[in-house]
Amino acid sequence: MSEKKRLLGMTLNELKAVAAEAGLPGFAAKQMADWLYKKRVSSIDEMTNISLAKRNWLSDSYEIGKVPPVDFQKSVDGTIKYLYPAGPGNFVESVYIPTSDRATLCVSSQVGCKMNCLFCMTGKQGFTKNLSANEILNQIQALPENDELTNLVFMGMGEPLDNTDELFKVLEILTAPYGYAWSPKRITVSTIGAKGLKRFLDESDCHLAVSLHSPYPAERLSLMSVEKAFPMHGVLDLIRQYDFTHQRRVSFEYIVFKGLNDSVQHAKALAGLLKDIPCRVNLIRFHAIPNVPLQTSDLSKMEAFRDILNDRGVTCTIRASRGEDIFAACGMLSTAKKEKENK
Ligand SMILES: C[S@@+](CC[C@H](N)C(=O)[O-])C[C@H]1O[C@@H](n2cnc3c(N)ncnc32)[C@H](O)[C@@H]1O
Ligand code: SF4
Repeated sequence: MSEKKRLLGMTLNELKAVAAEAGLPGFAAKQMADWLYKKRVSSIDEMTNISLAKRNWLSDSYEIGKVPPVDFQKSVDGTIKYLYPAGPGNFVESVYIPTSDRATLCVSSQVGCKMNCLFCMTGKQGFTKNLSANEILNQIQALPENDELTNLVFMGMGEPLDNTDELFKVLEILTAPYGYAWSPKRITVSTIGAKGLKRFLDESDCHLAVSLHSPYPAERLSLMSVEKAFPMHGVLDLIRQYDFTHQRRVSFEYIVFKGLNDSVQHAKALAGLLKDIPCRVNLIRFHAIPNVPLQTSDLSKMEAFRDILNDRGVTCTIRASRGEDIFAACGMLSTAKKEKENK
């Protein structure tokens, strides 16, 4: 394992510090950012507008830090799940989802997760570590389909707003003119409502998705222990303080569990809860995980649930399931890989 520091994932300010350390003029930081984020080079040698002597100096202590995926699974529908290394013995998953009009990457933010939601395979892994900005951005930059990407969702492994410092560096690099220069409208951060939510609402223009899964606090608590520390009513009150009537959007994720949260009463309560927030609700099929006795709801129940919300003025859609044959649940591939490595 290399001890060198990684340039990929550094913000312009961090690159300025590297340039100063190397005795390079300030504008060299911008040149490095160009090589990293526009030309997306794989080695410092390719940064040809930096002198050979300085490139050699840089190469002694730094590397680009672009690491290809170590494994992948391809679905019959074109969805590809990639497995990336994330430090010794650790792996994270990214899912590439091409459709007719866009190509979305679902990105991980942590190895494991502290939140331990009952239904989530990543939660079952426990928490190992926050991904660095390098390890988050690497999933995007080392993606074989990097050139095709139109959208990003932080809906892979981990809770992004429990890793806000590294997340924010990545969001800056993706949206800043010196970086990918993407519109924040192409990026959605999904959260269960962790401590970084206020900072995200204040400092970012990216879209927000909130994993709700029940309109009732006690029931939500039985699925998601975060309800204790960050109750959903507090999360919704915070969201109501921000403007989602223009470019920025908020959506709510709702996994529909058979016989648990799929009743008419639940649909009406959810519509009541969200009626004053301009939002969309995405109904998600549950992907079964080992040793959890929950089941996904029937399609007819989900359609009835959706119609109740739409009739009450809350836009609701059933999320198209992609990569069903390989998806199982996010966290499965990395868990299997980790178990294999440990043997
Ligand atoms: C893996 S989480 C990552 C982002 C963030 N931690 C969150 O929970 O919103 C992304 C989405 O996947 C959902 N999810 C987790 N386990 C699932 C499963 N087994 N089946 C379907 N969706 C699942 C979560 O509820 C969440 O809406
Ligand atoms: S659903 Fe999200 S917050 Fe909950 S355990 Fe999984 S990754 Fe963590």
